[in-house]
Amino acid sequence: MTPEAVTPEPALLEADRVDVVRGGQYLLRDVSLTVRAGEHWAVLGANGAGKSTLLSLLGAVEHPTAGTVKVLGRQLGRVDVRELRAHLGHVNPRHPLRSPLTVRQVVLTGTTQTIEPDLWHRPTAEQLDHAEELIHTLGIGHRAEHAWTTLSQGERGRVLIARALMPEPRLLLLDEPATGLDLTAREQLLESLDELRARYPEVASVLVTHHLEELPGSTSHALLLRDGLTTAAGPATEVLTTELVSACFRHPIRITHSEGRWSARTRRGAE
Ligand SMILES: Nc1ncnc2c1ncn2[C@@H]1O[C@H](COP(=O)(O)OP(=O)(O)OP(=O)(O)O)[C@@H](O)[C@H]1O
Repeated sequence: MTPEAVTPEPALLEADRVDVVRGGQYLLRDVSLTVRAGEHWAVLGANGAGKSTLLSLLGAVEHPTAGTVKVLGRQLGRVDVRELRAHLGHVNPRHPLRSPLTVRQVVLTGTTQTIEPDLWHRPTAEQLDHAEELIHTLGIGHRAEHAWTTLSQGERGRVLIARALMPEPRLLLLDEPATGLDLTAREQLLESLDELRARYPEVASVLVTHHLEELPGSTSHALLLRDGLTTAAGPATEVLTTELVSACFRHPIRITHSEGRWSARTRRGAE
């Protein structure tokens, strides 16, 4: 080994030449993706491109029709997926909670991975401290005693990220976390994600979105999907380009990257 050789970070997710076929239709075809510790991937594509299908494989919710998926080193199909899911932070913006639990209580349900509090489980002092730390990191300390039912959508999004981080997952999966947020709420959410990534540098994440404006500045890599196929994948600055994003969305788009953030608009005269 040469002195300059650097050992790569361990792969937390490895999808290798994955197909997903449902109802005789390819939802994903020959998709490969490796996510290492500290990497923050964005998965982008138009409606129906297969983004949520890919995230459900990575979250051990669905199995591939062909190819292999290894999550935290364990291959789907050969492992108890419930046990595996306990080590993943999966943020579902459609969290089905209806009861007026407080923010703190909702965050603590992350330890048991239940929607309602598990009455048989008393949180330990460490878990209570960890919940406080996450609540503050996500900027919702002033809402800790407020009921879930009274929170805005943006506040709920941040509560769900704190909840997902309770079991100290090495991998955070985020499905369109900024959808439906107003400008301030979106910016606060993205800022929280940047802070979180700085605070827990060993955690990796995969974030699905349609919109480049919804990418945190800490996004390190991107994968572009079109009709279930990967059109580009790699470091964000190489993939989120005018040419590659236009090809992915089949639309002449101009991409700008300024102060660490991306934006997209139609290229005038090129339609
Ligand atoms: N169980 C299923 N059987 C057949 N087709 C399905 C099934 N689930 C999803 N699809 C189709 O697969 C395609 C990919 O769906 P998916 O939800 O992964 O796309 P997406 O990129 O997340 O879309 P969106 O941006 O609209 O959320 C869509 O055309 C969808 O209608």
